[in-house]
Amino acid sequence: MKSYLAAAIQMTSVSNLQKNLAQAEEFIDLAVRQGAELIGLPENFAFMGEENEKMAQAGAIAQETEKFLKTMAQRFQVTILGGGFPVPVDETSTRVYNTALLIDPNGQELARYQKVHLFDVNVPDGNTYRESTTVMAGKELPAVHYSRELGNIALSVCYDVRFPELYRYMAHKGADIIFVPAAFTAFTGKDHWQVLLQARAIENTSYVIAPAQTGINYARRQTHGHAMIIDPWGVILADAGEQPGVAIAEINPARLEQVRRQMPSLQHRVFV
Ligand SMILES: O=C(O)CNC(=O)[C@H](CS)NC(=O)CCC(=O)C(=O)O
Repeated sequence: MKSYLAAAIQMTSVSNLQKNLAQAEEFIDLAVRQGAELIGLPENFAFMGEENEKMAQAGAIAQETEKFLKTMAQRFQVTILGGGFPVPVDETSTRVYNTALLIDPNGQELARYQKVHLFDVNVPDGNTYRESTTVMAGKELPAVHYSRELGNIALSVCYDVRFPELYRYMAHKGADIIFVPAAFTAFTGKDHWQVLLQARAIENTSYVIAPAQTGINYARRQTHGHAMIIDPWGVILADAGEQPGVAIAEINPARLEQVRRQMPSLQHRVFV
């Protein structure tokens, strides 16, 4: 594994696929110009809007988004994580998988993950979320992609971050870098987002890369922002704040090794 720069992109995606992909392209370009080789896009980067609008376009969103990720990875010669976009379960189904896709610089698919934990929550700010009305829950544990160059990369999406057993599994499988692309609500995010991400980094002595949605996306939906990259000690290396932009930081195998030597908690596990 080498030292390199990673980027967590922060966007305000809206209910317009072309507009979102254009914004994503701008930020990928910006991240590449700053030297990033591994780049993550947030959950719902391709489309964020009313569920019925999303479902009406799901087939097109899935197709164009996958093509977009492959084109970007090849054009810029980087590895890209597309952090959660709708992919129809099958041709006849009325539901989608909330899918995260990792693409290499040749445009090849390295890993695919279907969000397991769906956000069916009445948030105390008055917003009601029922992700399961349109999304089919994935049934597989998260994918870990083994890379000698970039380190072992594991995928998760948003609400998953509240389920530590998922991340323990990734650690058990040898993960070095954990992606948590998200569209966290502003209300839960202000108290939980950073704490949960730091906990996942610290307890698994792994890097956490968390691309995020920010601002007002549509109607009353406001997202928290603070896309960030956290090191295996839990130190926040970069935080995108509240405006759309890019958080960039170094992924360093020597740091990973050092932290795992200083805090060998993964070796002291008793139950999992
Ligand atoms: O509904 C939208 O338009 C955007 N949100 C999403 O797509 C997803 C599923 S509803 N959001 C989350 O998982 C938020 C989790 C979260 O905020 C928490 O765990 O606190």
